[in-house]
Amino acid sequence: MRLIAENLGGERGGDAVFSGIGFALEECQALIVTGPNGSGKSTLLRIIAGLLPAAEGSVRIEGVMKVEDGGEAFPSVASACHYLGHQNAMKPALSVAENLRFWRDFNGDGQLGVEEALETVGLGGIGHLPFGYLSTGQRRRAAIAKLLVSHRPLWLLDEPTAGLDKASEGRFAGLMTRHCADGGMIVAATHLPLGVEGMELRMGEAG
Ligand SMILES: Nc1ncnc2c1ncn2[C@@H]1O[C@H](COP(=O)(O)OP(=O)(O)OP(=O)(O)O)[C@@H](O)[C@H]1O
Repeated sequence: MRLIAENLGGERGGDAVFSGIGFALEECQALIVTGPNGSGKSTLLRIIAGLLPAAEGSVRIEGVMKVEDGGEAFPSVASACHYLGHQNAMKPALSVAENLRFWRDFNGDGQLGVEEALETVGLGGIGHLPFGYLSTGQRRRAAIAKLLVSHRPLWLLDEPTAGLDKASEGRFAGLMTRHCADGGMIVAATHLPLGVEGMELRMGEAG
């Protein structure tokens, strides 16, 4: 399976933000998107996720994902991806575990169960708390647990380590590396080193 972007252009509020972006990402690969504030990193991720239309060009999935007994098809980028944006996309009044169960059901069962995923991000034992009670870093860690309970090979990550402490950053680097080793793909926008190997896409200066 490959993620192919050809001649992608993005605009916001009618103004062009970038143009001519192209890449091909294979299974097991990561693409690290860097660039100054306003250069269009979030816009690019949102276009890939299908949350914004491309102003020009296209992005698509080709082929099937290799699995032990053959191949698994993901008919669209939207069906293959899990988008982790600046917002964590969790309901504050629901418990952490309820939020994760929602995403697990929505995205298809991932490799880990809810409790196991919470243990993995260092939040074991707090699944019963309302998400709204968590600290900023704990919220981000719970959002990362969302990736682990979901069956989505393409992780689209916008500043994924914002708010994380050093130990959590290191733990997340290991999770990203393992996801790629298992055949997954990652497109991550960041200002900080993520501790995962990948190709770099540098977006230009804004405006
Ligand atoms: N809804 C919107 N309407 C109009 N312009 C917008 C909108 N959202 C973003 N923009 C503009 O689009 C440009 C690209 O924004 P984007 O968030 O993609 O940049 P970024 O590279 O992710 O920035 P940062 O590093 O600050 O997160 C910016 O100039 C921003 O002001």
